[in-house]
Amino acid sequence: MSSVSETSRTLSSLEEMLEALKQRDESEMPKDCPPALPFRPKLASRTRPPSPKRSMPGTPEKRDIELENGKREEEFKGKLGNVFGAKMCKEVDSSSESPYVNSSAQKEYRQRFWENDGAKLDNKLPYSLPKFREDEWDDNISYFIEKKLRVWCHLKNRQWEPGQVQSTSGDKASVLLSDGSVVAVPVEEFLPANPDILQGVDDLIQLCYLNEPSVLHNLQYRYAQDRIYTKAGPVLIAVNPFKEIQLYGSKLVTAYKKKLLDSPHIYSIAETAYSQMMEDEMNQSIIISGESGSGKTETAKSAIEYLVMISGGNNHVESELLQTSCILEAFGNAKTLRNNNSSRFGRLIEIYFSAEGGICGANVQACKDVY
Ligand SMILES: Nc1ncnc2c1ncn2[C@@H]1O[C@H](COP(=O)(O)OP(=O)(O)OP(=O)(O)O)[C@@H](O)[C@H]1O
Repeated sequence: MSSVSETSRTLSSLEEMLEALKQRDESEMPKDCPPALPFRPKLASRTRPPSPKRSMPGTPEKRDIELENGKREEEFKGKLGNVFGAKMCKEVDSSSESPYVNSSAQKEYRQRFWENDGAKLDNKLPYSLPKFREDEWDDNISYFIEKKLRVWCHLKNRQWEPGQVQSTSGDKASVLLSDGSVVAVPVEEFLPANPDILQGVDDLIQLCYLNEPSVLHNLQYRYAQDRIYTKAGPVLIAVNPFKEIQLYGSKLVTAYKKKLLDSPHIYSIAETAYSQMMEDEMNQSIIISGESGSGKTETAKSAIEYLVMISGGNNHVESELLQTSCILEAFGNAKTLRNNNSSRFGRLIEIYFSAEGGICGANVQACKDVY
């Protein structure tokens, strides 16, 4: 009996303690709450379906936006310097810091910009106006000429070809095509081709939403054919070409090593990792992810190939490292619906470098079963 009463006394004191703790927590809760986050205007995601106002060049749809003085934007077209793909944003309070929104002051400035010669006004951009980042500018032909940017132009044969705008006259522009010929193309039949402006895959996604099959097919074809790599910030995005492409080899390794090329490529990622490792003497990691069959294994092989080539020497470790792949694949790969040569395990590949930058060892670990 005594033990029971002792237990119940212990329990009740425990309960009291818990109750006291609970009350203290409740009373202290508001103090511990993190301060409310400052309000940030909601930015439109880059992968959003494009607003119906953003029309493709060449589509009959015209923008129908009233300017402050009642004139339609269309009327400004001649002075606009042949605008295409202009990004129209929501008007908000000018106190907003978002570069994606237009204050009424900005709108007024841009209207003056159009009415006058844009170049003259640009230097006098009022301090209070947030300056557009270059990729946020209205896509203006004169800007393209000045910066020598490439464009896709819709030719008479309904094919899209990359070219460079040389000059404009009226509604036409002379465009230097990649084969060296110069053609006159209506300025509405352009699409910015500079990858920094196209934002690579994101704009392809937007084109998907625009449902322009001919443009989309053509661009996808070119991306798949010529450039399987693009970048989203520091992240490299690779599209599996499902065929041999001329994007690898010792010449390209040398070009990336000597920084003659800076277009997105797995070699450029490997180069950055290698040079930062040598500079900072810190370990570097390259994480390759994607769905089954997306090309992770091939990409990893290319990265290793690059590291082996630039680290120099004919060290046997380097050739062994390259040869491990086929042995591991013989044991660990299988044919699946998505991939004829699907790795059935994840891999952690560690490569050790000497202080001089040569490969001196490697370790491959199978991480986890994949399904
Ligand atoms: N860069 C490339 N160039 C040419 N072909 C490629 C490339 N990347 C992938 N492929 C092709 O796609 C196939 C699948 O690629 P890979 O095995 O690398 O995919 P994965 O993402 O590793 O798939 P899993 O997760 O199933 O192992 C390859 O066997 C190859 O035929």
